Amino acid sequence: MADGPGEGAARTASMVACDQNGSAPLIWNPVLNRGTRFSRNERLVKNLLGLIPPAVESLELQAERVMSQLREASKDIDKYTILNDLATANLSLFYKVLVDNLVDLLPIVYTPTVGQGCMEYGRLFRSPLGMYFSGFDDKGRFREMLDNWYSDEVDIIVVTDGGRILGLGDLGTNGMGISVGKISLYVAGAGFHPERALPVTLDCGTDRKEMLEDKFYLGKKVPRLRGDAHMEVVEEFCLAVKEKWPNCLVQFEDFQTERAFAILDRMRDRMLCFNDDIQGTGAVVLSGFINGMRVQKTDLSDARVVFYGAGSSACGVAGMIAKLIETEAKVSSQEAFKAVYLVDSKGLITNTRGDKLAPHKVPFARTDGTPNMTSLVDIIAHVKPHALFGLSGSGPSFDKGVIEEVCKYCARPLIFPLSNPTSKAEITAENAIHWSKGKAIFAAGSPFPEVEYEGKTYKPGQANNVFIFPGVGFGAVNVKATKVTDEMLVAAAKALAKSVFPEELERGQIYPEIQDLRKICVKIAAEVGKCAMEQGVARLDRKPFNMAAHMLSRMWTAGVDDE
Ligand SMILES: NC(=O)C1=CN([C@@H]2O[C@H](COP(=O)(O)OP(=O)(O)OC[C@H]3O[C@@H](n4cnc5c(N)ncnc54)[C@H](O)[C@@H]3O)[C@@H](O)[C@H]2O)C=CC1
Ligand SMILES: CC(=O)C(=O)O
Ligand SMILES: [Mg+2]
Repeated sequence: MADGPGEGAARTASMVACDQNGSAPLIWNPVLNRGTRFSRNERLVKNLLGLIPPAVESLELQAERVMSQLREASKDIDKYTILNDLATANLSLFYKVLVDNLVDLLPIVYTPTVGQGCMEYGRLFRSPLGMYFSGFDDKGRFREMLDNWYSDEVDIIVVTDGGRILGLGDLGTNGMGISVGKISLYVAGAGFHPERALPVTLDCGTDRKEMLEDKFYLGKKVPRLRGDAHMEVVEEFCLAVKEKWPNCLVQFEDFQTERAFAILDRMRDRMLCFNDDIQGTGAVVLSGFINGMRVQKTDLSDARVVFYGAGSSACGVAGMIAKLIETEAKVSSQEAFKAVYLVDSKGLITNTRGDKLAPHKVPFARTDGTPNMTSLVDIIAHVKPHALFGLSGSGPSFDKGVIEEVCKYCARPLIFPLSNPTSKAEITAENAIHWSKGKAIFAAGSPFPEVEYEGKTYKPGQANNVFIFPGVGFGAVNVKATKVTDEMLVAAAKALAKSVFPEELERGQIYPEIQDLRKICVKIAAEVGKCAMEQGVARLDRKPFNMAAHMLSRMWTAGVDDE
């Protein structure tokens, strides 16, 4: 591939450096700025003398300073602001700090703090970190607007319209915080070049009263676009990207469920794209399910799962689990779908409930005479599930009665409160472990601290699509895939499942450690790349001899690839 992320980025960066004012742009360009890391010689050659304090520092020392500033900040939201400021000034340093301290900083740049960052986006705003497209004022101009972005090439875009940010609802343009957070994990996790990674918000209005009344709100204060009017905006954006950057992958993020399915249906065969909430979450939970069933020694043909919540994420996961059961337990699709029970705000979803079901729920409606039930305890008593997944965004809702009921029928049930941020999780790790008397295999969307129970320490897993999207994106882009297929997502889920060691599984740990994200991304990207090649959706001339080495060699690392 002649024009891979690494080579292109270096070329583009040097073009950005050649600004009309000679030396000054270098320290104002976050991709090229190295601050006190510029050597004396570089300062001379690049006309930077006097623009930087005299000391010449290593990247490590610069990072140590940032970490000391972060330690002194008492609130997480202040740390979030410090990191965002750093990202607008010096991306190498930002990523050095983030990658080396991922366990401590993931909860800041991502869930839960990014949730607060989005809620308060207008108040906290200092400088933009991505692109904004107004579905009202900019229509018809999206393609030319992409030319305003400072780099020539872009490999990865995360786009939201802020319709449903985490479990926090419609946040309108404030949703930019989530695009920025996910992009930073594409770079930190998979090694996309930061200059070729673009966070985007489509301003499609908001129905949230708080935003409409907030003087600092940064979007247009009008009601949200719906139906065709909304689709036109998304489609114009997607086609503009495809025209300007044909190899770029677009990740759809946190659209409202009905829009999320409609957009994916419309775009998935026309460009390289996927929906993170439907497919990324599907893959990450599928991986935990595969490992969880192994730990339980449950045969896939016997497995039963209850989903609390039936939106984009729950239906995405349920569909992938049903497909796995169909293919691996060799049962009919109809039988496989019977293994998943979905509960929404009106109770268990059946075809006799008497309401008109949204299209995404229809395949999951019970058609086997299962009684209509609204109490979660009753549903669990009826289903006797091996796994209980929360994707309701409703906050604490798995009480002691629920957990005790699950434990009556399963020796090691999977209890996954997957809703984000932490305040929206269906149960805490502490309650899940205590109420299940240590039996629960626990993983959550947001990080939870370790739990002590009867002299034993339990380490909560993180079942978050962050384990999936960076590797899927990197794998797809680096074999020049034309689309993201279901099979590529299953390959990603299996690679993630395999990355957990047998002794960890033995301890009930079914997800890997977040500090291993880069290594995991290499494995996922390799499997996704191989799958794309096998399916004939990759445009590489030749299959790399060693796909993992191919991926690894293209990953950007701060302090290494910017020397
Ligand atoms: N862990 C992860 O990686 C991911 C987590 N999520 C989380 O999943 C949650 C839901 O996202 P979507 O599916 O897109 O949202 P959604 O709003 O479309 O779906 C929520 C579903 O929960 C149901 N629900 C709400 N309150 C309920 C209650 N009290 N009892 C029973 N059902 C109830 C609704 O009827 C709806 O079916 C969010 O909190 C989001 O943060 C989403 C994607 C990835
Ligand atoms: C993690 C994620 O994508 C969500 O909570 O929406
Ligand atoms: Mg999301």
